Amino acid sequence: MGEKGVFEDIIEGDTFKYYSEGEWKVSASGKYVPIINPTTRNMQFKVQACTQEEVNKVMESAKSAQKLWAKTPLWKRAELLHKAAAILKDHKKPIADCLVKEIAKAAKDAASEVVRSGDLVSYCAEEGVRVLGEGKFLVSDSFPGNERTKYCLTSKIPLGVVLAIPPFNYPVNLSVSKIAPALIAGNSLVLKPPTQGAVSALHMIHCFHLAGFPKGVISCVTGKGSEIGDFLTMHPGVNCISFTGGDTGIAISKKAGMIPLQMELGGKDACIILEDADLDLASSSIVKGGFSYSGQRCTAVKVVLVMQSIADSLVTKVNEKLGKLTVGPPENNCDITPVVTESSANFIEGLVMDAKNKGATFCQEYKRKDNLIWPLLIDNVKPDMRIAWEEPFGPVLPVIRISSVEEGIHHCNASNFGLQGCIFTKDINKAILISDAMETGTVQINSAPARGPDHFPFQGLKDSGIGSQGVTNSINMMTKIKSTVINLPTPSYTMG
Ligand SMILES: NC(=O)C1=CN([C@@H]2O[C@H](COP(=O)(O)OP(=O)(O)OC[C@H]3O[C@@H](n4cnc5c(N)ncnc54)[C@H](OP(=O)(O)O)[C@@H]3O)[C@@H](O)[C@H]2O)C=CC1
Ligand SMILES: O=C(O)[C@H](O)COP(=O)(O)O
Repeated sequence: MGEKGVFEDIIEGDTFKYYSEGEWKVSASGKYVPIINPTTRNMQFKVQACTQEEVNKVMESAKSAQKLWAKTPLWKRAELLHKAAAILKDHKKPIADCLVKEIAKAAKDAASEVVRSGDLVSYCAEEGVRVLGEGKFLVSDSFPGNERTKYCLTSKIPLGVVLAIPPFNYPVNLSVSKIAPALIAGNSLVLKPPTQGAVSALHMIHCFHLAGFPKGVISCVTGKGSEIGDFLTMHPGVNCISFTGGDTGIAISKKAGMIPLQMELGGKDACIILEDADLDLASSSIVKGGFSYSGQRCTAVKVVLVMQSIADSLVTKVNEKLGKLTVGPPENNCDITPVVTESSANFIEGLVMDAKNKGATFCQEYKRKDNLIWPLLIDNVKPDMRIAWEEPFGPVLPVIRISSVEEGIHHCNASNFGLQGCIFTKDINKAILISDAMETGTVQINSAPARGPDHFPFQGLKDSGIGSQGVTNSINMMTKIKSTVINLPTPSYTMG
C-alpha cells in the first residue's frame, strides 16, 4: 500500500482517508471504493466512499475558510503555494509510484507528471501575484456625453468555493492546474479526484496540508463520480466548477446552474499531412502524439488525414517507428502500457472490430492481453467507420487518405469535437490558412497536439469544452471583476 513516513496520516488500515477541515478522516459510510491496478487487474488501493453529509460538511468549512483566505495577503498565498510545490517535488517518488499502480503510467512519465505539477504550482503563484496585483482605472469622459466626474477602479475578486474534478489520465497535474489558480485567487477549493488516480491525488493534497494551508481552504472528498458526482456538482455551496474529462462534462454543464464553468472535454485531434511535409518529422510526431501514454491523452493525435500521394511513404515510416515501441508493464517504463480499465479496453476493441468488419487495412495484427493493447495503425479508414469519429483513448490510430486539403479540413470540422489539430507542411502560408479554417481551440504547426507547456492557453471548441485553461486564463476564470466608482462633485482633469 502507499508509502508510510510522511504520508502515514493519510491512511487507516488499508484504506486511504479523505481530507476535510484540515484533517484526514475516515468516512462514516463504512464503505470504500476499490482502485484496480490496470496491469495486475487486482485491487491495489481502497479510498473512502464519502457520504452526502460529509460533502455538506466540507462545503460548509470551505465556505467559511474562504472568507479568511480572501483576507490573506496575496504574497502570503503565493508563499504557501511555493512551499506546497517544493514539498510536492520532494515527494515525487512515492506519488509517482501510486500513478504507476493506479493508472499504469510509465514510471518515468509518472515522475515527470509530479515535477511538472510542482512547476505549475510555482508558476501560478508567480503569475497570480502579477495578474491579481493589477486592476484597471477608467475615467468617465472617454464615453460620449460624460465629463471627468467618475473614476472607476476595477479589481479581481474570488468567486468563493471552486469544485475541481479532474480525469484519470493526469490525476496530479490536472488537479493542481485547478487547485493553484483557485487558491492564489483567494478561493477555497474542493477536489473530487478520479477514482483511478485518487490515491496519487490524496498524496498530492497531503503536500498542500504539509505546506500549512489554513483549515478548510483545500479539501478532498473521494467516492465514485457516478454516486456523489451529481450531489457535488449541484451543491448550492459551489460557486465554480472546473472539470476535465469526457461527456460527463456535458451533462454537468446542463445541471450546474448559474455558476462559471471551465470544461475541458474530449477531442478527436486531426493531423493533416500535406505533400511537402517532412515525413520523418511527421511520422515521429504521429507516433509520439498518438501513442504516448498509450493514446490516453485528450490531446493525442486521434486521426491522421494524409494526402494520397504521400500516404504509402508516411504509413511505412510510422510502422517502422511503431515496431520499435516497447509494450508491457509501466514499472518497466514500457512505451505502451495497459489501458486504465477493462471496460476501456473493451471499448477500444469495439472500435477496432468495427473498422475491421468494414474493410479497413490493419498495418499490424490486432493483439490484446487483458488491458494491454499492442500499438495498431489502421489504414484506409472510411467515414462510415466509428473510429473515424470516436476517440478510442487507446493505442490505436486511424489513417484516412485524402485527395485534397479541403477534404481534410472538412473531416476535421465535421467532428463534434474541436480540441486541437495539427498540420505538417513546409509552406507556412498554407499552414496559416488551414489553421484558420480548422474549428479547433489550438492548431499546432509541424508538431503534435499538446496542452503543455502548462502556461499556454488550452481550450476546446464545440463539445470539447467551455472556457480556456492555462495558468493565466484559469486565474482569470476563477475570479470576478468588482468595480468601485468614485464620484466627484465637479469634473477634474489632471494638469488641466
Ligand atoms: N480536454 C481535456 O483536457 C481532457 C479530456 N479528457 C477526456 O476525458 C475522458 C477520459 O477521462 P475519464 O476520467 O474517463 O473521464 P470521465 O468523464 O469519465 O471522468 C472525469 C471525472 O469525472 C468524474 N465523474 C464521473 N461521473 C460524474 C458525475 N456524474 N458528476 C461529476 N463527476 C463525475 C470522474 O470520477 P470517477 O473516476 O470516480 O468516475 C472523474 O473524476 C476522455 O473522453 C478524454 O478525452 C481527458 C483528459 C483531458
Ligand atoms: O488530459 C490530457 O490529455 C492532457 O490535458 C494532455 O496534456 P499534454 O498534451 O500536455 O500531455
